[in-house]
Amino acid sequence: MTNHAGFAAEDAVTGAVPAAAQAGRHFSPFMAGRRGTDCKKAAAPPVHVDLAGAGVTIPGSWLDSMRASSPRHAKPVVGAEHDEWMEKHPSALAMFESIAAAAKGKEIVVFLDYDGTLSPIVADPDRAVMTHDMREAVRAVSKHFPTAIVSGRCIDKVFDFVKLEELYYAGSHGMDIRGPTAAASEYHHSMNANQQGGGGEDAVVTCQPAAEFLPVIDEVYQVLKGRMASIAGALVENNKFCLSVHYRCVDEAEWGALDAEVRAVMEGYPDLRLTKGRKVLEIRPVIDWDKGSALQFLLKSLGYKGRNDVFPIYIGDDRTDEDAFKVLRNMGQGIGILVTKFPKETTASYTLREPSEVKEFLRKLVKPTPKSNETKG
Ligand SMILES: O=P(O)(O)OC[C@H]1O[C@H](O[C@H]2O[C@H](CO)[C@@H](O)[C@H](O)[C@H]2O)[C@H](O)[C@@H](O)[C@@H]1O
Repeated sequence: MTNHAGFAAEDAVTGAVPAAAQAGRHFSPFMAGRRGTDCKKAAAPPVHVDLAGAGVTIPGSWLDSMRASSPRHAKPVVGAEHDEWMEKHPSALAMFESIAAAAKGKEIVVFLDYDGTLSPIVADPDRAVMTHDMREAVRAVSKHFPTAIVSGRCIDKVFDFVKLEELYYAGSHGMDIRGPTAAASEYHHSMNANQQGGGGEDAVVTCQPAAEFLPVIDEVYQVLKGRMASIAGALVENNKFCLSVHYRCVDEAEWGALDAEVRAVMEGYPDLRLTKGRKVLEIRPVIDWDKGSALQFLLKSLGYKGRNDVFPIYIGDDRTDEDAFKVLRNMGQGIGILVTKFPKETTASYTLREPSEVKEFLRKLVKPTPKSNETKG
């Protein structure tokens, strides 16, 4: 079995060196020409947050969790512990034949997270492009199976990256669902459109369970942009029904201040909650809806509710994807695949190490399997 490295490099950025080691470029949403790919400690005045005055307490677990993915603090999982984890969550490539056997006679539905799954993690969220080959692999899969992108990003942004009209998109962590705008497969016609909210003219299915939160999300976006202006490297991303506060490019010494600022703002908005992704704090409405709900909604919309001949495959790399893995685990149908190079707590059954392995897995899904009993004549 491959001997992977430990947690230490979990959030290492593809093609970028660690922030502290870089020079020459700045990463700040408030500087003209921000579009650099790499992070750098920008020379900004230190942020002083009067925690007592703001009435904010930072639960140790939050800051600890922010630090947990930092190379400086992470504890590598190696040796027997690592091997044990890999036995519980084997490679989906190595186990492909048994996955194919489990899916035999069932209708596969594919759910794909975007960042860290179809595109490598990079310092600048606006540059998280997917490769042409990956796009072609996803396109090929969507020709055979209903395929959905399930992302924390807003739909428009993730569509700009993926550029495939034939897919379903669940943006804003599943709070904005849209069916394909092109009738690319026979499946699209069999949809039992369970419609909520609005949608594009050609959209088959739409769902926006957090529509009423749009004004408050916009308001908090403006407030947070202002608050983050003094924290070098911080970036607030508007994902329509949720917000992301990125700290990948913030000096670790400032993480506590950033966390406190975000929490101070949140205190005024009890209808919003905070979750954590990969070097990002995510703000979203307090509604009972997540990527797992989106997966259930799409399965139902596709007419698979209550059927046992469906085999959903969900591939994702982030904590928010765990909600979908849990749904599959509870359904006892299909599989969750976590994209990770390192052992992590997960409900997923299988793993893939990185987007290039995701691509390989997707290609295998549509490749005709050679007949195992065939003898050479
Ligand atoms: O559900 P996802 O599609 O995985 O979206 C989750 C977040 O992904 C993006 O942030 C992450 O990727 C960035 C680009 O590689 C990286 O710079 C950042 O540190 C990661 O957290 C996206 O920008 C967020 O808005 C999403 O919430």
